[in-house]
Amino acid sequence: MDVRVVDHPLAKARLSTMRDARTNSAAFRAALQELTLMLMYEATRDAEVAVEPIHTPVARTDGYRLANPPLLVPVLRAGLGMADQAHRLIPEAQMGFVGLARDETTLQPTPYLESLPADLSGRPVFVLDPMLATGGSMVHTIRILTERGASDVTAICTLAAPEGVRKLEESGLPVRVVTASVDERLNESGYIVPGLGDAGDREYGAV
Ligand SMILES: O=P(O)(O)OC[C@H]1O[C@H](OP(=O)(O)OP(=O)(O)O)[C@H](O)[C@@H]1O
Ligand SMILES: O=c1cc[nH]c(=O)[nH]1
Ligand SMILES: [Mg+2]
Repeated sequence: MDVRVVDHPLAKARLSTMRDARTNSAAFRAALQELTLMLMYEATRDAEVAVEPIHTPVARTDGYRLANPPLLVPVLRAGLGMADQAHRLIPEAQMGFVGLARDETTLQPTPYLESLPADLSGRPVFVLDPMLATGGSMVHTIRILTERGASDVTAICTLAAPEGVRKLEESGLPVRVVTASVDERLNESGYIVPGLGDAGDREYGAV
């Protein structure tokens, strides 16, 4: 499985702002949006382009656009903080939604929302979730997508744990990961260490 770690200095700086326990919700959301821009930029580096002639005020030249606009899938709640920024970067993308809450005792994802196109065959899909921890939520989401025919899935995660990366790899699902960091480990409560805490709570407040 392809795991791309975006370690650009600006990505590291935004991630540090998100990690810092002193960062308030507004600054956390702003840093997440800026980091999402960088991760999406890197994740679309090899996207297929269509070429068509355009006219500048001076001459005719080749113009480019995405040949196959993707589906963006934020995983609620925390992934919602990445959705607008990714959509601004790819305005022609469609958006679907998955809602999951991890049971903090069993660490299993509990689904509560699924709003996706029925047929995803031939369509690139970008799943937006800041956190890949045990990997349970991401595996659940990608299974839903592959059941609809998706075969080209990219997980955009600001942070990943080695355990989650391993679980995705062992799942055999057609996915690659783009992240700003693969951290050290999970702690006994299933939180990424050093991590940044609960991403959804830091964006929107504790539930
Ligand atoms: O890899 P996993 O162990 O499954 O954990 C990762 C999941 O946990 C967080 O969501 P959470 O369940 O806290 O929901 P929230 O976004 O509403 O806070 C995060 O945004 C992922 O979806
Ligand atoms: O560290 C973690 C693990 C799961 N979900 C989070 O929001 N943070
Ligand atoms: Mg949460």
